[in-house]
Amino acid sequence: MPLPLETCVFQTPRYFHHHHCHHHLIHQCLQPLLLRRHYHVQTGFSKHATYPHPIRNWPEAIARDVSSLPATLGRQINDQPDLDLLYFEPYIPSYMAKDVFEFLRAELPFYRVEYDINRGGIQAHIKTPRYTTVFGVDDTSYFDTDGAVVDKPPAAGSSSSTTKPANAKPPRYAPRPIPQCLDLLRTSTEAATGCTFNFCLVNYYASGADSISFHSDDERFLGPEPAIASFSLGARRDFLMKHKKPATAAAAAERVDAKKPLKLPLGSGDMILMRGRTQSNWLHSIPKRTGKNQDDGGRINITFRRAMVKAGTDNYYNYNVGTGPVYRWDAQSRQMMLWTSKED
Ligand SMILES: O=C(O)CCC(=O)C(=O)O
Ligand SMILES: [Fe+2]
Repeated sequence: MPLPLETCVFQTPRYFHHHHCHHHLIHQCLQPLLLRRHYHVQTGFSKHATYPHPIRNWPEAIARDVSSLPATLGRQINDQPDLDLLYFEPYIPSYMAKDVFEFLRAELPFYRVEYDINRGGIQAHIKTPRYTTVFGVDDTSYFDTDGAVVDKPPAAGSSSSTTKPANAKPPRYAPRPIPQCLDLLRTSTEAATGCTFNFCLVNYYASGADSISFHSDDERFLGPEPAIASFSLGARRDFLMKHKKPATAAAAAERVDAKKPLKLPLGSGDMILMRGRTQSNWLHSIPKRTGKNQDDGGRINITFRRAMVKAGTDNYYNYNVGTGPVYRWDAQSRQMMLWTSKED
């Protein structure tokens, strides 16, 4: 019989179906009450029909430490036009960052997404140059206590309270709830930034050969001036930022000093909040690394975002999960390996 949520030291979303084996129950009876609560809440796995496999919850010690973050106050970086960053250096202190990195790399399902695009009439097949995964659902829906996706009632007086959009496409992907190990970090990040997040995207750069090219996260489904919190774990990698090209020559003349590119060598545990006019005016990238730094090792990036409409959910699952096979970290060979369920 699960304890009521309000007695939990760390709130665990109710969609987690706790698995109690007999051995655990006997063990729990011998524990003092407080310990028993800890034990109940912080052991086991996050489970959901959409997950390829259960995802382990934080060990108790890490869960407690995560709830005490951030380790430092954010430093504002806004000395360039349209730039508004809050840099936590670090958010997760180094004594924790290593464990957090190893844990997430070992526990999360990853994908290597491929897709076709049409660039000015030219068809191209894109192989995403990194491992990705995503959890969350846009603001129009939530997960109920059974883990089912439920539409929120439309706001009173909104146009959608009387009519459903005629062009509403059926969803292509079943959204996945954010597992406990990432949701504790989401909650901490919301408290540290005052922002709200309903999506968690994860990138794994296996080596210096993995990268993300210059882009901005300015999709319409994020709404105007989106805030995106971006965590780094593992190998240090350069995060490059450059101002978008001015639309006209007049605008260019006005902004002679506006294009100075920025290089932030992000270390393990760092978090950078991008907000305000940043996404609409700046591009960012993690370039490939060659030479002696190429084999520095893997890096995990976690971004928390808030998608406003259903189109955002489909877009994020399409480009970060897709329809291909699952990869998992193999501790023996120390690399991502194709993974298939043993029940298949
Ligand atoms: O890995 C990073 O730090 C950046 C990731 C990123 O820009 C993205 O996922 O949109
Ligand atoms: Fe990005």
